[in-house]
Amino acid sequence: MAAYLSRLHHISLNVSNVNKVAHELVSRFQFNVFAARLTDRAKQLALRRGSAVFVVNERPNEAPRRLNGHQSRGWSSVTERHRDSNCLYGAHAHYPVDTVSNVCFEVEDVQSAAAALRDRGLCEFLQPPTEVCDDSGRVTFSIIRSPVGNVCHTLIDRSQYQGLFLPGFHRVGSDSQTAARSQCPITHFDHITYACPRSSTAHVTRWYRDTFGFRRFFIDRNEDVDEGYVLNHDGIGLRLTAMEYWKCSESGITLPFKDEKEPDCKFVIAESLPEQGRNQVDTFLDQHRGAGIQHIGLYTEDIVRTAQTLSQAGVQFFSPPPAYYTEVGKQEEIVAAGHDPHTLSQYGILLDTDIHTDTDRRITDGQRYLLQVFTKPIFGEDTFFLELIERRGATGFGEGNIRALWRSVQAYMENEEHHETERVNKQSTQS
Ligand SMILES: O=C(O)C(=O)Cc1ccc(O)cc1
Ligand SMILES: [Fe+2]
Repeated sequence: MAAYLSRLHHISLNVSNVNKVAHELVSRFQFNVFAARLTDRAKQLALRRGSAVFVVNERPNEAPRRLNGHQSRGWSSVTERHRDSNCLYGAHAHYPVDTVSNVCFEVEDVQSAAAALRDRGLCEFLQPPTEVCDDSGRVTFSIIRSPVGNVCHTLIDRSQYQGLFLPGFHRVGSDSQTAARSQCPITHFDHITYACPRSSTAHVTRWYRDTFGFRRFFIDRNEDVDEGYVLNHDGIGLRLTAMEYWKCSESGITLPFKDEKEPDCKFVIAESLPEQGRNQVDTFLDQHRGAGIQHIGLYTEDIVRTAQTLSQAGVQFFSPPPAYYTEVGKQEEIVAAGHDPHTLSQYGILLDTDIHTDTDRRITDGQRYLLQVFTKPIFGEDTFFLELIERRGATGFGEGNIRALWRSVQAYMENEEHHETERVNKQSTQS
């Protein structure tokens, strides 16, 4: 049996400069640092906005060292190894660039989830079930490797924990979310998009189905079950395949029945198709040195206001060509949805009307739409970025938005690569 997930708990970033990345998330993206774990070997900061929680870890520049027996107060029944871990609740993996390394899920029972996965031989364990305690209670966690590049999943049971976040972390700051809430109503993680090498999608979807009971989410009603949603013309070479799962209740019911449970964060697999030339998925795979998390969609209840606030704080967004907002049809679509084309164009926000389908892919009722915008990359490389998404009834990803998002990123990447080639050429002529 698969290990069913209660909900997404946090997403970890492993970076070389924690303060820099945390500062960016606080000063620009309006996250609050609310908990920290600082020892002489570890720097881990937890930040949140709504229920979206990032843990930013200092990534090791070397393989894990032998431990030096450092003592922190308030710890009990935890082995020396974990007390001193430089990345508690995450894997110690050395990685050459800043990266999103772990998607941590809450489960009801780590021991039985791990036993089920081990019995089926489905996954590689980086950490067997392990208990960690402090004065506020205990948690059990285990870490498994995902089939996507360096991404791992920590499974955690914190039902016996009354503290603020996790054992080992202490409270930081006042964590007042209310002041900024109206200006930046980001509530949760909407989806996580993986960049994957060619022909790897089927393996990834199968793994998530067998491991966590994920189901396919059809992006398009004409989408082929095996092929996914393929865009392979006009310069776009992309295969998208989406999956979803349902939050399990805390009542002990472990089977996700779709109609009774709330869907949680979706997972999207982006695979590049070669026929249209090099593209943004290839750029990610090169610069990230392998498959991984390309972007995360942050759900907001008001994308215009959020984009305004973030833009004033210095966040840069990708924009589609200006003609996007004056196209016949698009303008009417924007106005009909109650938005102003000029305002959306200021921040590069895209609007798409979604044709809603049920599980049998029959069209159901009504005009539902979604609004999206991509930020420029967050780390030093052209790898990870964030997205803002506001859904008005639309649960999927609109074709028009995917095309426009793709083009807005593509123009930037090609420009960057052009500058890089020029720089290298100049260097080689000078030397
Ligand atoms: O539309 C979305 O938000 C997606 O997540 C789909 C997507 C995936 C990868 C890209 O490089 C561009 C768009
Ligand atoms: Fe996205």
